[in-house]
Amino acid sequence: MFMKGILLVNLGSPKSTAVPDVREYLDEFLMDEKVIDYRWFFRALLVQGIILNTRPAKSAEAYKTVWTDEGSPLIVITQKIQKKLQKLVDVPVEIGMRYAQPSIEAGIQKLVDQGVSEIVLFPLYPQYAMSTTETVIEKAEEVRKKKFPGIKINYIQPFYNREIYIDCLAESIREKLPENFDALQFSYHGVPERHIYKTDPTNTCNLNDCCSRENNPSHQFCYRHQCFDVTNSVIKKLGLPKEKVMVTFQSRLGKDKWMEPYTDETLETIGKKGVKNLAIVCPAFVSDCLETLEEISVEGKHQFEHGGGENFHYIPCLNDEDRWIDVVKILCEEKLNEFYLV
Ligand SMILES: C=CC1=C(C)c2cc3[nH]c(cc4nc(cc5[nH]c(cc1n2)c(C)c5CCC(=O)O)C(CCC(=O)O)=C4C)c(C)c3C=C
Ligand SMILES: [Fe+2]
Ligand SMILES: [Fe+2]
Repeated sequence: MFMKGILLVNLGSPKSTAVPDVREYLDEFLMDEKVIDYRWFFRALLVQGIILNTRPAKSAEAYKTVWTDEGSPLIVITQKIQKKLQKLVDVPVEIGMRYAQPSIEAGIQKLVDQGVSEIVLFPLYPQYAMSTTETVIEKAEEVRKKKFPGIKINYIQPFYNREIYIDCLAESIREKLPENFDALQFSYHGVPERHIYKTDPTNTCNLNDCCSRENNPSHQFCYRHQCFDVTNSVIKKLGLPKEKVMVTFQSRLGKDKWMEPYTDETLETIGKKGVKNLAIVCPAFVSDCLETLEEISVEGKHQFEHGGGENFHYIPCLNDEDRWIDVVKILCEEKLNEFYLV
């Protein structure tokens, strides 16, 4: 009898806000070829020769503003999701981070120690991207082949278009929307435009209106399409007019061209265009983290107010809301059941 288990995988955070720990984390993260996709020599030159000289101190300051007594919000929230899910399913649930600790390897080891040999691995990203879903699967496969050749892993695919997820997200937003708002901004983590072309096996995405078209062959691998799709499905459920909604992309790094429009530039200018009361939500993240709690809730608010905006309302991620845990459970159970079919 093969025993089954679940591994929830998120991005990961530094082990503390000390600059050397942040440097170590950024080194592992940014030296990932799926994140900074230059050849090793040029990646090392950029990351270790330039970025790691200044960014760790700056990022450490930012982490300090969101860190809690229990640790990094991203990890603490992922642990809360794990605990709640564990109460609902009868197989072991562990967590693993793509970067830093607890690693994917440590998570698999914990499952194996409990007798598990068939794992459902859930990358906690609604949309597919080379720098998220793809690198998680690549890493897990590397670890499996090297350290755990006897186990099977079944991967949960991006769930951006699953109705249960959209219903959950729409309901969560509906509850948190303020009574009066001039616009609802959907701010997604950005990626360099090059990543979209690179991961399109159909060569049919030109980063133009094809991303919003129905049934373009590239959609399965187009992060931009998947962000638009979530937005459109949610606003349909909420009954919001398109004119009241904006999609922007945040957190860019370096000099490459990233997907536009940029969140920070938009926040700086919309106040003058008449958006005085803004609600903003970040559906690329299932759990709040540095990029939502600091970059949006604090920096973004300043940018909006600096540009003439008045009321800024950040809508938190799904985090450990019960309705979201129910969705996680359903998605995991679907994949657990596939093991019986093989
Ligand atoms: C939600 C999906 C994410 C995508 C896509 C993504 C792409 C991506 N990110 C960077 C660079 C950085 N991201 C950083 C933090 C960070 N990124 C995500 C998610 C995605 N990244 C999360 C959840 C977090 C927060 C982690 C936490 O501990 O809370 C950082 C570190 C912080 C900083 O210094 O700003 C960097 C750097 C690139 C280059 C990229 C795509 C190519
Ligand atoms: Fe596209
Ligand atoms: Fe990121």
